[in-house]
Amino acid sequence: MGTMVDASKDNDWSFPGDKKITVVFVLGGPGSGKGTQCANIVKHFGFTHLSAGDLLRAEIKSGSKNGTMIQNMIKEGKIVPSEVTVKLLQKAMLESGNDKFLIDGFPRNEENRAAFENVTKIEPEFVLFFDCLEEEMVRRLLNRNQGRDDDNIETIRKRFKVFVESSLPVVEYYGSKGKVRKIDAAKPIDEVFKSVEVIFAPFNAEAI
Ligand SMILES: Nc1ncnc2c1ncn2[C@@H]1O[C@H](COP(=O)(O)OP(=O)(O)O)[C@@H](O)[C@H]1O
Ligand SMILES: Nc1ccn([C@@H]2O[C@H](COP(=O)(O)OP(=O)(O)O)[C@@H](O)[C@H]2O)c(=O)n1
Ligand SMILES: [Mg+2]
Repeated sequence: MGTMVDASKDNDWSFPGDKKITVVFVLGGPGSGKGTQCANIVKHFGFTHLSAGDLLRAEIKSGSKNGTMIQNMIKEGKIVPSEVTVKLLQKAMLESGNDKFLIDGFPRNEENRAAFENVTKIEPEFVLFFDCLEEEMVRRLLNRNQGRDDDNIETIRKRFKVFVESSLPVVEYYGSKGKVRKIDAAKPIDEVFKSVEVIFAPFNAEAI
């Protein structure tokens, strides 16, 4: 086996050389600004940004056997089975060659959380949580203009329901472990980043 990694096998996954891996989960409602702020964090703090939603959309485009299933679930605002998403994340982590990751839009439910933990044995350093009023998030999604199938008011309503029922409990779980760093995400982009920077400052100090 050596350093070869078979991502299809549970409970037998580690980085070559057993590097210390730093993972930050980036959570928040649809439109709270996760992707926008992750792009900024990457520029300043040397993390690799992995958006679970982007990986799933790429999987649809690649013509994978799961493509139609993923497409239908995204259109309905439902959460794709963890088996699929965790595999995509593992593959992207290994291919990046980095050891610091922002995992955006994941874990979105208890099943996501448990599957990632069981397979990778990685505990997040902390959870960056973008807190924003639903009204503002809806406004942003309706103006996002990325041609996404799920940025229509009907699907947006379904995504918010899933967020409240399935994703917020995951934030609460990490909150009970003292791992949530909550950000007021309703402010303008540069102001939100000022709050984010404070939280990531220790990672710059490490690099010096
Ligand atoms: N703080 C902000 N204020 C206003 N608009 C924002 C802010 N952050 C992001 N946006 C815009 O809102 C939309 C959703 O942002 P995005 O980063 O894609 O959110 P998420 O990944 O959480 O769904 C995008 O069009 C983005 O440009
Ligand atoms: N962990 C995840 C993340 C996203 N998804 C799917 O992908 C959709 C879009 O996720 P996203 O993170 O790109 O959406 P935003 O919160 O960025 O608007 C979700 O509504 C789910 O259907 C999923 O099934 N599991
Ligand atoms: Mg996003």
